[in-house]
Amino acid sequence: MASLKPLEFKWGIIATGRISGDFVKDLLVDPKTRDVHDVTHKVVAVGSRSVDSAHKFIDRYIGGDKSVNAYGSYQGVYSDPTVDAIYIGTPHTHHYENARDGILAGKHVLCEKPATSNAAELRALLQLAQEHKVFFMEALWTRFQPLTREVRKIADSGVLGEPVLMHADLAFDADIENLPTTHRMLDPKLGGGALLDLGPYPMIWAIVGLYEHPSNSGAGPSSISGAMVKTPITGVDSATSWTLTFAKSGMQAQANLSVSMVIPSNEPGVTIRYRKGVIKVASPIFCPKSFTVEYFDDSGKVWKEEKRNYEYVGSGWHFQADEVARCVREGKLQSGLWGWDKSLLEMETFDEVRKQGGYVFPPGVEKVV
Ligand SMILES: NC(=O)C1=CN([C@@H]2O[C@H](COP(=O)(O)OP(=O)(O)OC[C@H]3O[C@@H](n4cnc5c(N)ncnc54)[C@H](OP(=O)(O)O)[C@@H]3O)[C@@H](O)[C@H]2O)C=CC1
Ligand SMILES: O=C1OC[C@@H](O)[C@H](O)[C@H]1O
Repeated sequence: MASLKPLEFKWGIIATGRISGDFVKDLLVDPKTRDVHDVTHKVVAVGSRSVDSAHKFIDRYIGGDKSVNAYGSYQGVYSDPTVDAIYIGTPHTHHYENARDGILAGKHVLCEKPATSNAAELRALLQLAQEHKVFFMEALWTRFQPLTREVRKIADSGVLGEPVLMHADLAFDADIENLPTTHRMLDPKLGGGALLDLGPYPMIWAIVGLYEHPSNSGAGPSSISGAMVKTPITGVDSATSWTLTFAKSGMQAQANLSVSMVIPSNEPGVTIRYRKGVIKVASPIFCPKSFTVEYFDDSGKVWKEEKRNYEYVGSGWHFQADEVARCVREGKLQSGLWGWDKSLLEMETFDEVRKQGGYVFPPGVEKVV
């Protein structure tokens, strides 16, 4: 079989904060170390609100490479003809405008989670991506990691039967008492709180465990119910729990999901209970390194247990970059693994949980309502 010439995919980075640095470090890991031979990645442009930050970022993460274009605005990256796709690493409430501007300039987009502040903003972006024929994906990196793909394969094989009940939790102590109230985790103007920041991860596991399960036939949840604990510091949610019930399409299952930014993570982070067994995924659920499968005998006792461990060079953000490059090469506008329907389900769920929890963004935060 003729092998494809590796595609050198060219990235423009929007913002020079923490996650942009993590993502770029992974982009620069040799793809062959993860057995990827059809794509390579190159950063060709970095945009920041300050050109000095763009230069410092290039020095720190890209070895001071003088061929990388440094811009003191994001617009510089959108307009740069050498850029194939932009990666957006700004706070949540900026994603809509950054992605919109990138799409309008004809760039493919990988946008950090959560995709937007609300579902209406996301719908507007998806419409725009469709019109401009560009690829758009929320950077739900966990979905592309080898561990997640394997969990899905085992569930699909049918060996565990139908899923019935699952739990997924992501918590970490963000030391909120000592953060400035302008920090993105606390500031409602930046979409602060546990739900928008950490909620995408329990959601990805609910989507893999229940929504994507063959017995569900692609139906959304029949009900969503949630509750929030608000911190007196700024009024954003310090902890949120919500339940998704899937009972529309033959499936009869529930996902109980929780996030907190004041305590450490639970173990296991994800438990998916099937009629004939259980899958337990280790914390942290955004990048787990192991999972176990317990198989039940006819009396419901565990007769076999298997543990799988995962290791690779890099931190796990590169798998989503490979997906973007491959989708763009194939002319796709969305990924088959983390398609638009899944980001929409996530944002619609967050809208509903915020509504039930009484979390209203300050005026002007939501650009589309
Ligand atoms: N996938 C993952 O594992 C992770 C994803 N994230 C997501 O990435 C996004 C950014 O998070 P993180 O990198 O931690 O945030 P940071 O605060 O570290 O960085 C955000 C960057 O956005 C730019 N920016 C633009 N407007 C603003 C503004 N009004 N206030 C602050 N910064 C602004 C700044 O870059 P500049 O000055 O260069 O313009 C800033 O450095 C969030 O949406 C978060 O959910 C975060 C952590 C992990
Ligand atoms: O995406 C994320 O994953 C890890 C957390 O530490 C971080 O706050 C969040 O944005």
